[in-house]
Amino acid sequence: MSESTIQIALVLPDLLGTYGDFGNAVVLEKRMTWRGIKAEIVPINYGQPVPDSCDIYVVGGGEDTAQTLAVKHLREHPGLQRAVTKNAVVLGVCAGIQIFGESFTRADNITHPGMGLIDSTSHAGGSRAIGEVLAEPADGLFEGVLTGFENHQGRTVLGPAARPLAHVKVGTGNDGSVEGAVQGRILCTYLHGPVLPRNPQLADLLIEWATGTKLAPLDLPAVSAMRAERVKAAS
Ligand SMILES: NC(=O)CC[C@H](N)C(=O)O
Repeated sequence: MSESTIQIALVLPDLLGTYGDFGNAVVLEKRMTWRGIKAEIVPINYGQPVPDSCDIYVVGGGEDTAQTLAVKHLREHPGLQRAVTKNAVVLGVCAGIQIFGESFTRADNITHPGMGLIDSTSHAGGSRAIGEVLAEPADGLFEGVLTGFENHQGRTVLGPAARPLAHVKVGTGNDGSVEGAVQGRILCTYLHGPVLPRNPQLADLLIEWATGTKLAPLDLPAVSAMRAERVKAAS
């Protein structure tokens, strides 16, 4: 591959891939390829070093034990943290938002250090948040309602350096009020589905950050129909 190929690191899919979140990497790769932008997915499995040279890093959801193993590995091999200092684009989903923060306290009441990438802490809520979510974009960050599926016990509190991705209309998100986080070029959400097939506007935002290019819209009727169906199901 040439140097101009956008590399999408699929981070620990063997630990953080329970909910099909690898689909986020596939969507990024496809939406770039369809527009003539060269892109490739670089899977990084548990036990492998984490490169700091990729353009986009995609981290998915997982159970408490898996995410604890994952954060230990990512702290021992801090390639993603180095990449952030070089302006890499990062998507973190569910366990992702929790391990990117300063710390997370699991349902067993044990607190683990996070990666310190975003100004947040997470703790276990009294109940699991499960179901469809609808949220309105915060600060006009992207177009169109955010749709997805959540399944998590953790709740996340943002500090002043992180801002919400969206405002919850249906479901729980971080805390029943706001959903996700944005800090620099790190974008986090609690939403599966996976989130990028459901929300192509979010995929294009990440691609625009990574390429520095304003993208022309891609009209995919099957995606619009799926979004409409999911939004209706949640309403
Ligand atoms: N879906 C997930 O990634 C779950 C994250 C975390 N283990 C929780 O339950 O809160």
